[in-house]
Amino acid sequence: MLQVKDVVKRFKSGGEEIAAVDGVTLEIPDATFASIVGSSGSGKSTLLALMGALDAPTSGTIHVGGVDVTALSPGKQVAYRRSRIGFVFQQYNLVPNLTALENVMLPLEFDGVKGAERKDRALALLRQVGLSGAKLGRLPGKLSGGEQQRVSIARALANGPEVILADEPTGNLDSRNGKRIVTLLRDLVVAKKTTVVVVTHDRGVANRADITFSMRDGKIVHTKNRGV
Ligand SMILES: Nc1ncnc2c1ncn2[C@@H]1O[C@H](COP(=O)(O)OP(=O)(O)OP(=O)(O)O)[C@@H](O)[C@H]1O
Repeated sequence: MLQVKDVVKRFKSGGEEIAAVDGVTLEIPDATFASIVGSSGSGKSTLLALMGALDAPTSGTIHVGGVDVTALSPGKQVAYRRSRIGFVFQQYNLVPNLTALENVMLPLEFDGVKGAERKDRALALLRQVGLSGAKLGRLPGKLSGGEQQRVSIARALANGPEVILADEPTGNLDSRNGKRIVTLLRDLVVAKKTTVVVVTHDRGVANRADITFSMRDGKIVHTKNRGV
């Protein structure tokens, strides 16, 4: 269970203070595909970053599997992110001087997976997102946005995370590859009991979620539960 309780995140910019997340309370059961929708600037990415302990809330608590991630020491937060969370960032955040294949092998290396197995597993993950052949040997800068997005999704899956937090995972994909990614994420929810939280502008993605939270001005203004 992912539980967000009374969470507020304020940013100061240019002497002004804004509440990017303004008192959000929500629950996402295990093995759920959840989506967060809302207009630009409504606080979706900020909320996702808080769920992944990439940033600390101004107030409120976030529990993942019963652990208050906002109360962990910085060192424990790193360990939490590395072992339990798979991130798909809007800007991909791939390592620019590593090839597509090496980017996916990296978290496996951190996890102590040995050479040959590491490569096999990374290749299998990349195949799952529809990438193979010469593109795997290219640096991120030599791949299209959609290809980089798929590498970042393969990387997020590498450690078999309990929770996947994905910011616009289909934002740069054509409809065929977008559908492939959503199907892949849905399959993980069913087969591996992974919890997937997707920030999206894509109605097709939101419609396939078990729960959809709509945000406006930092608040959840509507929750649609498709009865999981
Ligand atoms: N580090 C920051 N410093 C100052 N303001 C910030 C910071 N990060 C986000 N904001 C502000 O917080 C609000 C919410 O931003 P956020 O990125 O969470 O929105 P979003 O719904 O994800 O938008 P988009 O759909 O455009 O990605 C915006 O007004 C944004 O300008």
